[in-house]
Amino acid sequence: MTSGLTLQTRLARGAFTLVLDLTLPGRGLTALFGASGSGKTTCLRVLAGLEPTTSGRLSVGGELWQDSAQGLFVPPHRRALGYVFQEASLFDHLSVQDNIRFGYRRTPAAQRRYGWDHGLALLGIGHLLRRMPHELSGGERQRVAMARALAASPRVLLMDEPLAALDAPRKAEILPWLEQLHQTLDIPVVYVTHSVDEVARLADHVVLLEQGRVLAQGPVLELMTRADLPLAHGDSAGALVEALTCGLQSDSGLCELRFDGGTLLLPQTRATPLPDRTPVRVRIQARDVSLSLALPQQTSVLNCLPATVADVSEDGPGQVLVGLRLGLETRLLSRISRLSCERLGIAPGLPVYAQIKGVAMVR
Ligand SMILES: Nc1ncnc2c1ncn2[C@@H]1O[C@H](COP(=O)(O)OP(=O)(O)OP(=O)(O)O)[C@@H](O)[C@H]1O
Repeated sequence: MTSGLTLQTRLARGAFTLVLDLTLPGRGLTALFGASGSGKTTCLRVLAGLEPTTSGRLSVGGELWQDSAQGLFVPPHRRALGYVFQEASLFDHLSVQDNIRFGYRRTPAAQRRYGWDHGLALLGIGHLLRRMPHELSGGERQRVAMARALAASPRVLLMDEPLAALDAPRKAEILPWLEQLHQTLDIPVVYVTHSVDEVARLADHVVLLEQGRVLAQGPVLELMTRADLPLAHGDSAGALVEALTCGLQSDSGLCELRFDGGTLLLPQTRATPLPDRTPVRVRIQARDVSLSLALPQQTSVLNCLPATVADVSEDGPGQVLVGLRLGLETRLLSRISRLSCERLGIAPGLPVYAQIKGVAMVR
């Protein structure tokens, strides 16, 4: 039995059948990603024990919650889990503090792994304790709902599109807290989303669902650039690169990042520069990468890196998606016109230069 989460299950509901075989790491955020109706919420409901007709086996943090072969089914109220919904469902008549303490009190003392206040600093809500729910913004309500879920010492945290009901400024406000939360917790976080931006920023692991089936599961860096999967297509497609900071070029205001495929320069956007050798994740969108057969000499593009073409696939009318390999492990995507692809003779194995027009630090 692993310390992570394993689920093998089958559920039939009219014309819809969900068949899952998942192995999720014991910590970090797993994004459940897929089109509307692919079964994401149903998967969370299965984990929470809200679909009692499912057959299969579920183990979380070394505890068996379901095993049809033995007739075992732990009911929802006895599963140590936190569930955060799209709309924060706080008790309106209780203060923030009492809402959070509610989560703590409903957990038997022997199962408590954290104090009731464990989530306060992680979510930056210590100053809100005396407020009533109607005195909170949408983003603050969601952070309180997360702190209440954590106060119950869950073995797994389930989140169903927790940002979907928030406007862009509220989303931007809550994202850094979410990032810090799942990087600190020693439990799996299963996070349903439709947003490639949220996957790029938050996910460590991804499960792609399609019509109730697992299309693919694995580390986010790998799945983002697989041309056979939906994450690599569409306007937001792109690669994620994990790099280390290595100093600020103070005269140019640029920050240098090193990764196994070379060095990237990007404008210093933070008020305080990150210390040297800080791990960061950057996103390079396919539409921001163009290709050249020779090292461009006179160009305003700062980042031109040698690469090898790995694969070429169709990507909509008149366009192709080129998969590139840089260094040993890094993969980038470039979206170019089919005409340019033919003119340059782009084919697997060809050495090229990737001109990268946009690099965004996402974490
Ligand atoms: N209570 C229900 N009774 C019958 N069918 C349902 C019920 N809830 C969902 N379904 C069906 O089950 C399938 C999976 O739904 P689910 O809500 O899990 O998808 P989803 O990927 O979370 O979708 P969305 O992104 O739109 O929330 C869909 O075909 C849906 O119509």
